[in-house]
Amino acid sequence: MKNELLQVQGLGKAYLPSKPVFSEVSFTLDRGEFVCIIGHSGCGKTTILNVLAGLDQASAGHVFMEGREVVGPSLERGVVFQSHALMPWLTVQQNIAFAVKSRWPDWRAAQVNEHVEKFVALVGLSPAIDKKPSQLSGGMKQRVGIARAFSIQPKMLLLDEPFGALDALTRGTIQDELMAIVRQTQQTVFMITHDVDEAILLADRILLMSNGSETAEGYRPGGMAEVVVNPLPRERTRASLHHLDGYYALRNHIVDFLVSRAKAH
Ligand SMILES: Nc1ncnc2c1ncn2[C@@H]1O[C@H](COP(=O)(O)OP(=O)(O)OP(=O)(O)O)[C@@H](O)[C@H]1O
Repeated sequence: MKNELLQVQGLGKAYLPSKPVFSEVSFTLDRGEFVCIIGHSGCGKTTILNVLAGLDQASAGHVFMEGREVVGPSLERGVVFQSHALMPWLTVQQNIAFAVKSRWPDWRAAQVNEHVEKFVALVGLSPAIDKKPSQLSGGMKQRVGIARAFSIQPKMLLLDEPFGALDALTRGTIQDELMAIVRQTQQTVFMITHDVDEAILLADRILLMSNGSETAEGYRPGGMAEVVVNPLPRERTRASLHHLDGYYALRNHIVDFLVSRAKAH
């Protein structure tokens, strides 16, 4: 109980009052935990992440972080979107320094620089520190977004399909990097992904969401169908994943959910 960072209670969102996208979504996040959420397009994953970030309001329910209700955005929660959202006129250094100065307005320039350099090095981008986003590849831009989010040392990191636009090779490398940084910093992470293997590699728990659907009894909102605890050893790597006992059972369980249960017609 004392290790809980975030509590989500009875969350619901309705754009049309008669057809809530989802309802009664409840879960908790422990400090240092990595949780992935999986579900088909439109079930409401991004909406939930935006509510956790304080960027959107739920129609029902509450989110508490350390016992205080989330009512707006905060530097305690870092967000990384699929479209890295860097400021194009600023260099890598300046993009990250901007966030660091917002977080610690009293820091002197040398302190800001040192901090920025540390996080740029963490994602392997030191040689590109003075480049602008237009001079970087998609993978590099996404690394800058990740470095920026980590640099403000938020209590929680919210990632919305951060690798969705990347090719498989780059994606794999950055997954490994992200996992190493998360283990090193003991960061709490909530991440949306469509990739079952990505969830199995990264997450301690995987939240499975179902879509809203029309049934014989009428419309049924989507919601949290199941919470799957990842039984694989935490020190896993991409290369070893499919050799681990329990990997195929876990993978099949999630894929079966997505194929036959997530979108009940
Ligand atoms: N501003 C809005 N007005 C009306 N409907 C909206 C609005 N924003 C989202 N929706 C609807 O709410 C549902 C959930 O959207 P959301 O983006 O949260 O889903 P998602 O699970 O993240 O989907 P994806 O995996 O495609 O990103 C979708 O059906 C979407 O069309």
